[in-house]
Amino acid sequence: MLVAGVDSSTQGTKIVVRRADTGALVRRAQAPHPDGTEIDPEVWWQALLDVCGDGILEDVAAVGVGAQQHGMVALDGGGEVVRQALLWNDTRSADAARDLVAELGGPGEWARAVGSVPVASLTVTKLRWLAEHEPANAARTEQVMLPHDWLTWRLRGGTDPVTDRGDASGTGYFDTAAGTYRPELLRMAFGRELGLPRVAGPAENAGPVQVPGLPGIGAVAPGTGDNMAAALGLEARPGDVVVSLGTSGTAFAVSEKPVADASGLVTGFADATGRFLPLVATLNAARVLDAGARMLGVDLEEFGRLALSAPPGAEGLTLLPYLDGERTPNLPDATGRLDGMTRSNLHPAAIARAFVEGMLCGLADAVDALTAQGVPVHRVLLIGGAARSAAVRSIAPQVLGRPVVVPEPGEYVADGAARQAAWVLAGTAEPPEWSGPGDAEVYEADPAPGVRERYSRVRSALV
Ligand SMILES: Nc1ncnc2c1ncn2[C@@H]1O[C@H](COP(=O)(O)OP(=O)(O)O)[C@@H](O)[C@H]1O
Ligand SMILES: O=C(CO)[C@@H](O)[C@H](O)COP(=O)(O)O
Repeated sequence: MLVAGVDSSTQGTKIVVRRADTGALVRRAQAPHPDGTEIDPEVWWQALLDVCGDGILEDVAAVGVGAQQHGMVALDGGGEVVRQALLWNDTRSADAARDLVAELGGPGEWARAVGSVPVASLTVTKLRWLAEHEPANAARTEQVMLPHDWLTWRLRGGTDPVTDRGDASGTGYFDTAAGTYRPELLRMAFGRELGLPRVAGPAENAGPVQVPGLPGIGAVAPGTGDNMAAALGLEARPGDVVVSLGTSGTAFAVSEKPVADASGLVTGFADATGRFLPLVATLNAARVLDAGARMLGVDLEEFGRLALSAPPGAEGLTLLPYLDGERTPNLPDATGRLDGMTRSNLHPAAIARAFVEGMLCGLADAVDALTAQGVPVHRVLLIGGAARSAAVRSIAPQVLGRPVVVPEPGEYVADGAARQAAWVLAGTAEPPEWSGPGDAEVYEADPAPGVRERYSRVRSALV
């Protein structure tokens, strides 16, 4: 029996088809998404239909969707999309976040109420922005969904929307510890209540696929957010800290207990199995390297070679990588800066090294924020598009100050969604045991002296 898992992430849609019993890979495909921080959800749907072409779903018995978290898909009473979805990396709702934090009585009240302190990424702030800035669109809005909710709903023919507690925990109107919506917080943000998807159980069959042209697959899994799906795909266990270098940089861990960090650095998410997923997210990861390579006029491979040809510490250059603003630390209007320039270090190799080190410093701070909340770190796993870079893999242990385990490059979000689909078919208490991620390589290195200290000094000028 076969299962399919979809990852509808910021930069693209990927699908894997795997055997339900062993998890062996059978087929895969992908399609790109356009750049931007708002997008017509129809673009995701067309990308999903694209990757489902060429008979990829043949003999598939269940499908699950993992997708980028937090995006606001506003729908009218007839289920039509009201405006482009505002994505997790759209910072226009930063003022709304500040207002909402104050209105509830400060960050501690939010951490107690839902497990997270709102920043511009969280859906609740986007709803406030909509109410304040687009009253006509707000007036038309009758229900709100997350990207994975909407795609799952479309796959099921547009009936009875469902979500899961993992993705719901990133909205800002869902109490992670209790596992229930807080509709009064949504009302506080938007001015009135909205229809929300029902929170399905972690291995519930949400119903069959009902899309003309696609096979009538009997089971659609509840789906989840992309980070929760990655945890499921990696078969992460307490003690594993996953550092994902995709469009976002994230550091997260499966935890038996919820985390409620009033400093706002750690967002207290739920996972896709009934446990918790404390997570720190940055807005600047793989695309910092894309931008650096573009600036130097080289491809990513050459960029990595350049970075490795410079010594640790980049000859004194320090990059603050806030090219898209920043979420952690909460500096939505920040821009990047390159500090420590001299006539001798302004050359491509040192610049490339500073870009890699600067990006990784943001993630090293993220791991520290998790440990400050009592999250144990027995090993660090490195995944996401930028983990394909040899330079990133070798420099990561120098900046993180720990050995780094790099599983075989793969689509772990799509894998997690496929494993959730297999769980629906199995009907067991825990997800099926698969053979796990492919061969992992361990990278070890001495910490690069002074790199994080310089980064923190340069950053303190902004915070
Ligand atoms: N070999 C590589 N070296 C550095 N970056 C890479 C490499 N391969 C892919 N990437 C980067 O990974 C990013 C996409 O990662 P991915 O995890 O798929 O993102 P997302 O899930 O956010 O859509 C792109 O910015 C791409 O440039
Ligand atoms: O906002 C977060 C997590 O809170 C992001 O991690 C998004 O879920 C987008 O993920 P990628 O497209 O970078 O995988």
